Amino acid sequence: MDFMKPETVLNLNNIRTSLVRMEDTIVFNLIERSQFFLLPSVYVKDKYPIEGYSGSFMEWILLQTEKVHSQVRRYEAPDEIAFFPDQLLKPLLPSLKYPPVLALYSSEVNYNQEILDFYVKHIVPEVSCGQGDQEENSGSVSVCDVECLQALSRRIHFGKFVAEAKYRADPELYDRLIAARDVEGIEGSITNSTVEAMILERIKTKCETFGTDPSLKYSQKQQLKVKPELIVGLYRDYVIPLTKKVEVDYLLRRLPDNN
Ligand SMILES: C=C(O[C@@H]1C=C(C(=O)O)C=C[C@H]1O)C(=O)O
Repeated sequence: MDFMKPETVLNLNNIRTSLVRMEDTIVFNLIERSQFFLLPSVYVKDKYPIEGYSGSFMEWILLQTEKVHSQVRRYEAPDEIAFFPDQLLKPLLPSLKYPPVLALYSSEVNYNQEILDFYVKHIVPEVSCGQGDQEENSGSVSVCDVECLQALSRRIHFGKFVAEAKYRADPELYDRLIAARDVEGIEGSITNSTVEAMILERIKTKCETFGTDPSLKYSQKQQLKVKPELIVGLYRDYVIPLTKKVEVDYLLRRLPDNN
C-alpha cells in the first residue's frame, strides 16, 4: 500500500487486499509461537528485575523494540501505532511527509492495551504447544510475541482506513448516524458479513496450507503446526470484533469539519 497516494490508500478494495496480506503475517507468526510452551514467566510483572523498569519481561522487549523502530520513523507511518507511544525516540532518519488521509485524531484511537491483554490472556494459552516455563526460551518467546503483537495491532488499527473509506463513500449517512450517536447504526453500516465469512474460510485454508510440510508425501499423515479452528476462532472472536471497534470509535468522532 503506497501511503503517499491518498486515492490508493482510501480505495476499499486496496484496503481489503492489504488485510488479506496481513493474514499471512499473522498466521505465520502464530505458527512460530506455537513451537514454544506457554512460558508464563515472561508475562509476570517484575519477574525479571530490570533497573528503572517495572513490568513484564515480554513488555520490556516490546518497549525496547518500539524505541529502536521509532528511530527509523516506523511510527510516523499512518498504519503503525505504538504500544508505548509516550516512550518513543526521535527518528534518526528524515521525516517523510505522508499526505493527510486519516482524521487528525486518528492516533488517539489506540486499542493496543486491549490487544496486549487478549493476546496474553487468550491467544498465547491457546497457541502455545503446552504448559511449561523453559527459561532458556524466554528470549525467543518474547521476540516472537512482539512480532505477533505488532502484526495484530497493524491489522486491527487498519480499521481506521476502512472507516475513512466508508465515511467518504457516504458522508451524509455517517454524518446523520454520528450526530445521533447511533452506535448500533454505525456498527450495522460498517459490518459486511459476507467479507467476514470469506476471511474466516480463507484463514482456515491458510492454516492448513502454511501448517503443513509440502515436502512430505500426501500419504504421510501430517500433524498441522497449528489448529486451524483455533486461529479462525481468534479472528472471529477477537481480531474482527476489535477491528470493528476501531472503525466505530474512529467514526464516532468523524464530523465533517474534523478531517
Ligand atoms: C474491514 C471491514 O469492515 C468490517 C470488519 C471486517 C474485518 O475486521 O475483517 C470485515 C468486514 C466488515 O464487517 C471491511 O468492510 O472490509
